[in-house]
Amino acid sequence: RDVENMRLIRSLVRHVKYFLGLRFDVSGWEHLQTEGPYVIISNHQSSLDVLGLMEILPDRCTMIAKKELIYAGTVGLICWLGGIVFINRKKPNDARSVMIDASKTMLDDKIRLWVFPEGTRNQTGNLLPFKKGAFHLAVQAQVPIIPIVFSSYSSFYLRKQKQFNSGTITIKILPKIETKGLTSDDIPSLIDKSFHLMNSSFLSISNSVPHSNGPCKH
Ligand SMILES: CCCCCCCC/C=C\CCCCCCCC(=O)SCCNC(=O)CCNC(=O)[C@H](O)C(C)(C)COP(=O)(O)OP(=O)(O)OC[C@H]1O[C@@H](n2cnc3c(N)ncnc32)[C@H](O)[C@@H]1OP(=O)(O)O
Ligand SMILES: CCCCCCCCCCCCCC(=O)OC[C@@H](O)COP(=O)(O)O
Repeated sequence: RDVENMRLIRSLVRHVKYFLGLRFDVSGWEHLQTEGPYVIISNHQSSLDVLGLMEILPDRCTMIAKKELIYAGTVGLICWLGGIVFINRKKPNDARSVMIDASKTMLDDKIRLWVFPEGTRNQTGNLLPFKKGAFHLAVQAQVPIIPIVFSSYSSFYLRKQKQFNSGTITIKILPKIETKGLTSDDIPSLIDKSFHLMNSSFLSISNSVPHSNGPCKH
């Protein structure tokens, strides 16, 4: 169990896109060129997010995930080996204390953490209101937040209709938001700012891309 295992996991998962006929169009790489620990926040539409995540995952970065994933067979084992921090969403007090510990570990071990602040998968067409843990994490560790947005999958993937076509996913890495000097009092405004930045990026990249490249052959 070590965050360094994410290098191997990343290189393996990066091949999956070819089987699914998916392409990634990434902008803002320069914003990930930040030294030391930081918190990445991104929107969460489905398990497909793992592909986009692995496409751009920086070194020494692991994720916060719901603890149910440990029981998901091989995927659970891979998550465990990659040092994923598991939280129990049914016990918010426990989840909070795990995240408070994580704010120390990330500094001690120079680890970056990826959090899905919506807290659950969402395909409603707008982002869900953000949970607060990711922002407490960044403020407690006094590290920057890097917001990342994945464009809507709705043009090629309709879960209810069981439709899956090939397509292009736009990933936009936004400039980092500094938290140096902020305290817990600043968290509501930090959340507000992050939410509006990400939601407007989400809407703009989701409308502007012509997605479906035709039906997938598989
Ligand atoms: C061929 C195939 C190969 C396959 C290979 C596969 C490889 C796979 C590898 C890798 C895959 C990785 C995949 C990962 C994907 C995982 C995705 C998920 O699981 S998403 C679900 C879990 N994520 C979250 O839920 C977000 C984090 N959640 C939070 O941050 C929440 O805030 C949480 C749980 C900590 C608490 O949630 P609350 O429901 O209680 O709501 P709140 O409003 O946020 O907080 C309530 C009060 O607690 C305070 N609070 C929250 N966090 C705090 C903290 N850290 N310190 C102090 N106070 C805190 C807040 O300020 C608030 O208080 P006031 O209202 O302000 O008075
Ligand atoms: C359609 C083929 C997909 C191929 C993708 C291969 C990678 C699979 C890795 C699975 C990791 C799943 C992580 C995930 O997305 O968990 C769901 C929770 O976060 C949110 O849970 P919920 O919506 O609150 O139940």
